[in-house]
Amino acid sequence: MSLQWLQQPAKPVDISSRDAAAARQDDLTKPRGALGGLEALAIQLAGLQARPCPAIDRVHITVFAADHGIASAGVSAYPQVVTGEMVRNFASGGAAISVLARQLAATLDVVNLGTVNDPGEIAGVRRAIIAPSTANFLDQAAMSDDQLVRALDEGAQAVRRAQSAGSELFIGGEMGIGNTTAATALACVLLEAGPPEITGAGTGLDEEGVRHKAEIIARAVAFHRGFVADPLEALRRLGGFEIAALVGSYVSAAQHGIVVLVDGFISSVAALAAVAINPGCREWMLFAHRSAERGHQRVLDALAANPLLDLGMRLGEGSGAALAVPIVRLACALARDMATFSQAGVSNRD
Ligand SMILES: O=C(O)c1ccc[n+]([C@@H]2O[C@H](COP(=O)([O-])O)[C@@H](O)[C@H]2O)c1
Ligand SMILES: Cc1cc2nc[nH]c2cc1C
Repeated sequence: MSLQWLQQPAKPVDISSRDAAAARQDDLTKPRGALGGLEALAIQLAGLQARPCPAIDRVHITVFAADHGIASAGVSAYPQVVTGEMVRNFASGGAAISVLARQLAATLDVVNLGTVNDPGEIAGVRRAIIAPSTANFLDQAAMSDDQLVRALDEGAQAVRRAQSAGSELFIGGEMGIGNTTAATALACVLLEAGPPEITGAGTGLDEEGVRHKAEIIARAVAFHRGFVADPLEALRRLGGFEIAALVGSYVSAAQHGIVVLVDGFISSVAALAAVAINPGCREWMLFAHRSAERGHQRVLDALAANPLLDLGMRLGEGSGAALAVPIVRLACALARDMATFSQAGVSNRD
């Protein structure tokens, strides 16, 4: 396995379908631009799907779960055993994303990349254990080269499963106690930002907890400084297995022409890394929501992303992205089914 595939270009956008969709928006029975972001969404999707009237019928969700060595630094409000316990909950249908996937009639795929509290073989969970957790990146790299390659490849494999299921939209979800610390450390080096600026409460730290977490991140960033100019190396040193799998899935989805709906803070940091590695994949990303996690806005700004929802969510699992699917579907229905001025006999402006 090598990493050369990451550099393959993203599928190009179909400009004529995009232009046709934009012209159609101006011909529909509404004041020009009155559907705001829904118009931009339908136009972007038309270019990506190479058809003037796009549609999102089938949605595939993959939740990548993994544990983090940095959790031993006391950076989460919850114990590490929760990651493995939640893997079981995803499969048995009781997690938020399980409920949302059922409501959307989406296919839900769960990948266990390595949990300290290993739930073992479970029906409906892909067992792809890389290690029980990443290493504690305070004084060593989170992953070896080989572990990074395998995690990225798991993301690409998830996209292949989405493609086999005939999906038009891919949602990557994540679960991993401690992963906001990894994502924040990675964001700090990708954005050249200071930890206090973007460190947030994660699962619910108090003010003192957030201060401690920012200090831990600052120590880790200082240790790895000088080795993180390359985004892949930054991902290897400071990321997590599930974050790397998300990166692999985003790059692969863009290469295979599958639209991605990016979830919250951790997923957006993975998107930032994916774009740093392969800039062409930015075009294939839609952004679902603004998370309550402190650093999310900064990451969204760096991606020039304007998310669809702002509900104060901070759950992860792909849940915010799942919530945005009906909006994406409705934007497509409006573009397809609204009457034009001439069809409806409504007077257009000059
Ligand atoms: O998606 C988000 O914006 C988000 C924000 C805060 C926390 N989370 C979830 O909470 C877990 C990480 O929180 P923590 O405090 O353990 O780093 C992980 O399982 C994430 O899915 C997710
Ligand atoms: C219970 C629980 C569920 C989660 N889902 C994603 N992150 C999570 C963190 C916790 C603690």
